[in-house]
Amino acid sequence: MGESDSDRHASRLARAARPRASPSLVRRLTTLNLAVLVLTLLLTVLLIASLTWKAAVQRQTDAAELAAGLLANNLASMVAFNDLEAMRAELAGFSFRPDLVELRLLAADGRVLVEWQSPKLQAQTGLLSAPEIEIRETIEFKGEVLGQLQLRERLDILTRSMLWLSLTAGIVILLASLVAAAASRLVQRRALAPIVELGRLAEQVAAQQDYGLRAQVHRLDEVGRLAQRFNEMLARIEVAQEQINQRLRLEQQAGQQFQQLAHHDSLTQLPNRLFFQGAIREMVSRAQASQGLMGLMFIDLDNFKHVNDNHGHDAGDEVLRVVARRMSAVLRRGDLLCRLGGDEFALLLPELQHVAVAEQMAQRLISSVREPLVVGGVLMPVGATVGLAFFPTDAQDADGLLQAADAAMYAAKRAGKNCYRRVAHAQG
Ligand SMILES: Nc1nc2c(ncn2[C@@H]2O[C@H](COP(=O)(O)OP(=O)(O)OP(=O)(O)O)[C@@H](O)[C@H]2O)c(=O)[nH]1
Repeated sequence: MGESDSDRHASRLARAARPRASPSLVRRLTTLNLAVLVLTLLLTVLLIASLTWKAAVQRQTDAAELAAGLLANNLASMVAFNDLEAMRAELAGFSFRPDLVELRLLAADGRVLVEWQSPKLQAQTGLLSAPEIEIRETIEFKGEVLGQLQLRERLDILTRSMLWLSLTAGIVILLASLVAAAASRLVQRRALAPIVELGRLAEQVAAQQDYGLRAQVHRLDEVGRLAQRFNEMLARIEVAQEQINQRLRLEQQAGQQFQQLAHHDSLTQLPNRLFFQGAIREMVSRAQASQGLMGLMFIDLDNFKHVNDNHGHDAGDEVLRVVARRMSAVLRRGDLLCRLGGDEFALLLPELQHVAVAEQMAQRLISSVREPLVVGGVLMPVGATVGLAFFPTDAQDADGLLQAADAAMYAAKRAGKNCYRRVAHAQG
């Protein structure tokens, strides 16, 4: 349970570390700016429109009140004398007001004396029904209240004007937004160009691991300073990288030198016993894989102790060097001659066609060592005894092959030195 919780936590962290792809900075800023601009324009237009509407409605209400007051004044005497015809004529004469929809004259007891209705009272004004204002004016004659005048107006003209105004404002806002979008995109692209350039450079550095790249510093503003710091960081990484590379090169060289020292015999410049042990295993597995034949010669110099004892250690060293050169001269390409130590050598013979090839080589090698060898004007009486063994015919593995060649060499020594023997003849 606890483990699954920590797994979930780790995957949440991984998701947080891996940002999702999002639209470019230029597009995001342009969209944001445009949204702010459109919102501001809309709010401004809405504010102006509502204030204008309020003022216009107030103005029309004032005018209607004034007109109703005048009409009530004119009607007062007609109501006093109950002259219905004159009242109707007066009302009809007043119907010039364009938004007027109804005039009603009531007696003091609430009875309707006369009324006038505009034909557009029933007509619809469109999808939106226009708001109405209603004025009530008391009719008085010589201080006595005779009735009431009711006037109703529908704000058709004002509503239409406001609708036109809103439509025009909408079109202006749309056009302004389009122009602003294009301009803002242009400005932002120019303003953000150095950041975009810096981002591309960072991606290039990450992809190519090339810390020699540098950002261009156009201006010394915030972005310019960021580019400068970025360049300084790249320079420091470049220096550190170079130091690491140099250290690696030195370590590689030291390693190679160490390998050379560890695997080579400094006297004869031949590979040493350590190298031989790896090489014989490798060659045996290769022969095993290719089902081929390979051979091993175990070589021990004859009478070497005599050289050392009678002519000195230096003369012995020189004999070892000369013998190594002579034996190297009879090798085929791919053969490997190693000095195992003292006066012992081993020769690995990969990819043999036949054992006879190795036997001929053993004979040539013995003859080359047997050639007169003079050190310090003195003839050195050295020779070579060789033990021969083959894989897979004489042994199953590298150790077995080495033992077989060693045994063959001792058999050759017993047979009188300066000759070779094959393991099959070891007992004989
Ligand atoms: N000069 C010199 N002598 C060495 C070196 N390493 C070992 N020896 C000597 O080599 C000699 C090897 O002796 P052996 O192989 O037993 O003597 P050998 O006379 O060759 O005997 P056989 O093999 O029976 O002929 C010893 O005297 C060692 O001291 C070396 O690096 N330089």
